[in-house]
Amino acid sequence: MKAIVKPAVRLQGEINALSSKNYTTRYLLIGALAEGTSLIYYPAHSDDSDAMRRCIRDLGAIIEEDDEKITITGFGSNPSDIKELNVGNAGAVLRFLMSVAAFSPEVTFVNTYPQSLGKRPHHDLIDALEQMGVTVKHNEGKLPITILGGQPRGGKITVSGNVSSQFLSSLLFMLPLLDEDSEIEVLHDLKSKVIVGQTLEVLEMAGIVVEASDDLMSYRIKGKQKYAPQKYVVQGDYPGSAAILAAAAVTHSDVKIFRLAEQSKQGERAVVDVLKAMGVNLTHENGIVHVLGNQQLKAGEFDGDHFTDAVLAMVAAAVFAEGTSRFYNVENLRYKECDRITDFVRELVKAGADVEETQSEIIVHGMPEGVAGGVDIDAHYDHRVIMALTVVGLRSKKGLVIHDAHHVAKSYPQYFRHLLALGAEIELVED
Ligand SMILES: O=C(O)C1=C[C@@H](OP(=O)(O)O)[C@@H](O)[C@H](O)C1
Ligand SMILES: C=C(OP(=O)(O)O)C(=O)O
Repeated sequence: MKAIVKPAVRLQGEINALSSKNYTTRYLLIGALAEGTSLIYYPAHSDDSDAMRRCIRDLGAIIEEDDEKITITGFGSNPSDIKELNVGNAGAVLRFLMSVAAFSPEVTFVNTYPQSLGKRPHHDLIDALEQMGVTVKHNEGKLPITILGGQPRGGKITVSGNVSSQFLSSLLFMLPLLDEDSEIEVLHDLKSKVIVGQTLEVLEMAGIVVEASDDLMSYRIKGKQKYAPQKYVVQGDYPGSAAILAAAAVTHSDVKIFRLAEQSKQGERAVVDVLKAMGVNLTHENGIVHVLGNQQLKAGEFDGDHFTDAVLAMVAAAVFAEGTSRFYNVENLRYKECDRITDFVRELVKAGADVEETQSEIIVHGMPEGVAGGVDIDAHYDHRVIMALTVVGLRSKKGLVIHDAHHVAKSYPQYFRHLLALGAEIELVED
């Protein structure tokens, strides 16, 4: 599908935030790792959350769903003896389930997105699993990956946090189910550290005890724990909503998004402060973010690692700010659905923006007068590139044509529908 994005005159209206992708994947997982029946209210429906549903069902979870909730009866540490799993393009789903697969004799994760997830590295988790006596066959740390598990053992485990926090989260979910006690030491830096807080939060909700150091670099985990079946309520999703907020910020607008909890542990909650720092007229009260956009933005300097999945949307806003913005500490964006620095900067420059990259930064020389547009954009299989370039298109002189825009469904299938409801002019055309 291609999205033909026309310049926007004004955005106005109210929408309900989509449900959080990262909480949905986590609640589904801990529901699967529990032995009783859990309830998950308002789960996300997107390619990634569907991938988690499909895979845990294949692994033996019993799932029923109505309009409001999922009822899930888990398999604990005894998954079915399934030979193959297809996680689609979902990095977190792959990485979380690689550890769970260690409870099965042999599971192969197939490579259905060779140009996206197929290029992403998983060595750091493979190393950690090997320390636990698990044999892993892989293609230089990439898919396809076969886990030859059976009897993983706990103990002292090290894992690098340089590339992704998902490796650490994966171990934190699985280690409590082992017979032995474990200790994890995180080596190097820990990127996307805030999201580990979401992992610890949901573990606690399921009655799992993990002792974490204040800097989140070391952990003690008792073995023989059990996940308690629980009732979970999925909150609104900040990373996806960040793109709508950016769209409202760069246009004349009066937009409200509901269901965005002020106290959320989602790092991307920071976008409210980022946009405020950029001078956007915005309030956040009672779970409602209200933007009154007037196209006046000013540049800023931001540590993007605090809001990793919303960096692209904030860069899109900065494209129209007065002055030069710098998003630093974002090197791990290179290991996502595409290289979110080089590939993204290339598309922004095509659209007429003045943007540069270094190994770990995106630098934006703002153009308050708007960009030219009038070009075709390659989505690079990346939902966040699609959302961010749509924001740029709305404030361009000639619009943008975004190819392969259906990949937006990885996290936010209703993204274009939401923008249309706010008055954006976007034509969706089958290729
Ligand atoms: O734990 C998670 O659910 C996620 C962690 C982050 O990845 P990294 O830790 O690789 O930055 C984030 O980008 C991803 O969308 C979801
Ligand atoms: C990077 C993302 O997801 P994942 O790593 O789970 O593929 C994302 O949602 O932006």
